[in-house]
Amino acid sequence: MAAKYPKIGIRPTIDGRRRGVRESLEVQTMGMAERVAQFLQQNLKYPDGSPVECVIADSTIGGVKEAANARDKFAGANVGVSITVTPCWCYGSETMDMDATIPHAVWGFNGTERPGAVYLAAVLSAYAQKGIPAFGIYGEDVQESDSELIPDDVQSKLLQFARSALAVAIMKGQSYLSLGSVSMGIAGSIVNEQFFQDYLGMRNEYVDMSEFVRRMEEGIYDKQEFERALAWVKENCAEGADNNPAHLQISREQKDSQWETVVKMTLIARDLMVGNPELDKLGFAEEANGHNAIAAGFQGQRHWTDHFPNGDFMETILNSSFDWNGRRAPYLLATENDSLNGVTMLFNYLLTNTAQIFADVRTYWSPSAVERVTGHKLEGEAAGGILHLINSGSAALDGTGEQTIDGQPAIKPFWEITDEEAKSCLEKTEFRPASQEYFRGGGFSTDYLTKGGMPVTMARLNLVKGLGPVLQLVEGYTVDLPEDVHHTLDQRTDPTWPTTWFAPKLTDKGSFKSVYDVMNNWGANHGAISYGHIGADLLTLASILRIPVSMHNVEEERIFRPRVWSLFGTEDLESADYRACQNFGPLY
Ligand SMILES: C[C@H](O)[C@@H](O)[C@@H](O)C(=O)CO
Ligand SMILES: [Mn+2]
Repeated sequence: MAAKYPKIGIRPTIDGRRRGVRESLEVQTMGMAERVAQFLQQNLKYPDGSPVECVIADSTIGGVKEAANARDKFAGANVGVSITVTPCWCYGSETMDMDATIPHAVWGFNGTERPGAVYLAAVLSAYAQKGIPAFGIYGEDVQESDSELIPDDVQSKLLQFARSALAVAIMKGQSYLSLGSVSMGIAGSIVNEQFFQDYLGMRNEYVDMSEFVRRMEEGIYDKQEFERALAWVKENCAEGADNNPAHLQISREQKDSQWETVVKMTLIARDLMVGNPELDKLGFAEEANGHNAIAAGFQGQRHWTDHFPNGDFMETILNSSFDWNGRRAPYLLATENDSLNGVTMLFNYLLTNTAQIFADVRTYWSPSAVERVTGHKLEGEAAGGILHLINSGSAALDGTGEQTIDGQPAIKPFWEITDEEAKSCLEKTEFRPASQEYFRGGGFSTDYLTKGGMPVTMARLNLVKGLGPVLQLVEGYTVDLPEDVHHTLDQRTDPTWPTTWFAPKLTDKGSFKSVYDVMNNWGANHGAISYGHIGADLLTLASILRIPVSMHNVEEERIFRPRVWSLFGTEDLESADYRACQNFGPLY
């Protein structure tokens, strides 16, 4: 399977002088390349769970001919990321990888018998001068010249770069599929093709929502899978209480028929995204291909939901790490076709291989407002106030927090989730008849409460006319509230929707002086929430894509950007990031 994913190309560069120097360095230099390849293959996985693959140049690279040989080898091997390693002085612009469309890093061994760091500085200056930003990796402590260790600080930089660079390489050439168009005037669903093309190397595909009707009425889905899926849903997806006023409640027969519709919608949306060979057997070869979509969005409101069951069940199941087919990679599907939140989910997902929570950033609850309304004094992580993250009906089931790592609530890649954990996510979820006032066509909204105590990161991509894309991110924790307090706050909004209580990590700077400041500076109505404190990786990823970051609460020592960023200033990193991104412009 891994054949479809881009590989990491490793380039051992060397001092080209024969009759002594080069010969003395061959083993050490190639050894560095082999050890880096092995390290990355052991520590990184593709979205399907298979180990990341590396390709090493056939020989060390002492000059331009050998650089060209490596380029040719990489070109035939689907290499999308380049890492150069060396223990010694080499000739900067003669040995560098000049492909401006892929991410680059250079590890210069910190030794002094031979000056790897001098090459590192020299080649990074060549990258700067030629306008190809590259990451510099320089271990803090001098190593012995025969050391085969990759020091901890070098390891963590290699991983941070490689995770982000692979994310960039994996999304390139894929599509974002809009199912429908603009939802209720939400700007994120006004898809901006230039952004996708220039910044992500992606294309945009569009399908009208009437395609769901055609496929349902003409039977363009796998009927056997549908029967299996429906039986699984009846067994595993509990229908929760109907919260509609009596005069708006629909009949049992209508609900049963809506269950069939929402299951069919789920199959159809997935087939539209990635295709399905079964459709070919039914005589629908064109439909069997799908749209090569690595992410999609469903407009839903209102042209669909005013008449048909809403997309909540479909969005929840596709975004989750399991369904009637067992555990599998999530299919990223943004609510309200908010393509910018969909892209943020894609960033988070490719960095972690975990399911994402899509949510409205609905309410800032100050400590005093919570106390006034419930009598409860917020404490612990929540002492400074909380944000109510709640989607209008859907979120990945993994967002319940029912999986664990070392006994703590977590969201894991699908291959690490146990059957019991998947079951537990389902047991903690109810699918409640949709609020008819909002959703005239009915459907079922996913209702759960996220467990507290999970480190999470919420991010959001915004578009600004004249400036382009800007990323925002905030690391924090999910929090538990006493049951009655949650209930009182939840009842003030729509209690049939999934809730995550979120407490940002506060600092004494900028947008992180208070929880209110976080809410007040957020760029749009949605956020994409990932398990883990992944802010540093997001900063690295954004810098590769030349997307500036306007607010983040990542500690300075975790920030890793291309070396040339420091030439735009080292005092105020936020402004320097804007200048660097603007200077280099979009990657494609
Ligand atoms: C039901 C409402 O229309 C919601 O969908 C609305 O609050 C949103 O989610 C806006 O993003
Ligand atoms: Mn919304």
